[in-house]
Amino acid sequence: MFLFSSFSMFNRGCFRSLFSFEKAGISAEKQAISLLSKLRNELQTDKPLLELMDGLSDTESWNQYMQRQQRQLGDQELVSWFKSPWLYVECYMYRRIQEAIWLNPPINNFDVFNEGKTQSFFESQQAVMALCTYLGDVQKSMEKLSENQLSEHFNKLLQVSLWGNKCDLSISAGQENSQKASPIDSLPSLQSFILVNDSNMVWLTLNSSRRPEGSGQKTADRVDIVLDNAGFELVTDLVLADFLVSSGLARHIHFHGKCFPWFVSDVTANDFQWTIRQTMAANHKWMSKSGYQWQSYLNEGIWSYHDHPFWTQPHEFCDMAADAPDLYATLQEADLVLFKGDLNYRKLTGDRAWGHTVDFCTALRGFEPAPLCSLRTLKANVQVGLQPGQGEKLSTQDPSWMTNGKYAVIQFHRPKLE
Ligand SMILES: O=P(O)(O)OC[C@H]1O[C@](O)(CO)[C@@H](O)[C@@H]1O
Ligand SMILES: [Mn+2]
Repeated sequence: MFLFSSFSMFNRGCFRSLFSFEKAGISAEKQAISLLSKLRNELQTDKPLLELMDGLSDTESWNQYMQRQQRQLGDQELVSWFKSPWLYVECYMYRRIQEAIWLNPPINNFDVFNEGKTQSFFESQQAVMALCTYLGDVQKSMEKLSENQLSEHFNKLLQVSLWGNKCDLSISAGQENSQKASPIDSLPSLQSFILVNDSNMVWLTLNSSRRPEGSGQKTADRVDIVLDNAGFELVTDLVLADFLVSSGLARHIHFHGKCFPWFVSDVTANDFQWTIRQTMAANHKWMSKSGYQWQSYLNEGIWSYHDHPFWTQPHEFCDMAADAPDLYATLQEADLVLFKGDLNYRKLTGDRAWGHTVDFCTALRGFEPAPLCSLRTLKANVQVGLQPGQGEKLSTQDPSWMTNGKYAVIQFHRPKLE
């Protein structure tokens, strides 16, 4: 169902935006649209998946992954839309959309989801202003804050970043999904919807990162944030990252985004830069101040943006060490890795039908490059690390608790060998 709604949303946005191109692009547009219609038909009629033909740097790896899926399925039937794991085919759909666009210059760099992402940012302006004002107030008094006050602000901004994940566009099939209320004021009423809250472990990790014995240094050298959605969620991540740096809890932040438009609203390099430019240009003192601060963090190398093709592949993260060892090694350098959002949670846990009381650590199946924390609102049928009876109780109270985006987790794991 999600595949269909995402796809028709995409088509609406795509038709509208593509036709604003110059005449030279018209045949490219028609060609891209015909590839997309073909894709939709393949999907709706459970056709076998096709190898990618676009010769991009990740094409071979996608085609190999399809063979891997085929080996798992056996010789009796072909890998197809309804017979293969949802995680795989859903990722494959976004890669095929990319292929349809990429094969058709001059529109080959067109972001078919751009309109929805920018709209979600603009519709959240009030909330963004409230959040930047809160950050400005905290920063004004930063020097005087006690340890407890600092940890309170940290918890609030971590939770704002958590709930920012409610605002993705794929769950709403691209319909309006922005943040209207003041994000800080909303937190108390959301508290009881956090099913697992390991934020104290995150706090302890930041305060006791791999600093040399006896150095007295209290700063994590590097926090990595594996981003999810553009729009309001990205702003909440930037605000959290700003707080980590300006409070001295972290020295460097590495942001990880996507190489091409992905799951409708995920952050690309273009979205990242655009969001900071828009924040700088805002006609609001605290918002624009934040934007300038973020740009200067980037200029000074305190913040950096990275995209690795692995993030736009279908692999579960337990495959990362073998299939993207360079990325795994990069994450190993971090003192803490924050994974934003639902899709990252599905990849962390392999999107399996785990029992709800299975340990988060078990579900990670050896993926432990560094202390890590998932900040995720629940939108898919996988949830581990709950208390005995907690899942059953939720199923009685709210049968769609795993997919309606009302619940969330802050789930932490520390590597055993640290
Ligand atoms: O942006 P997020 O939080 O990763 O959510 C994306 C989720 O949306 C869906 O596409 C639909 O709910 C899920 O398949 C996916 O996990
Ligand atoms: Mn997303």
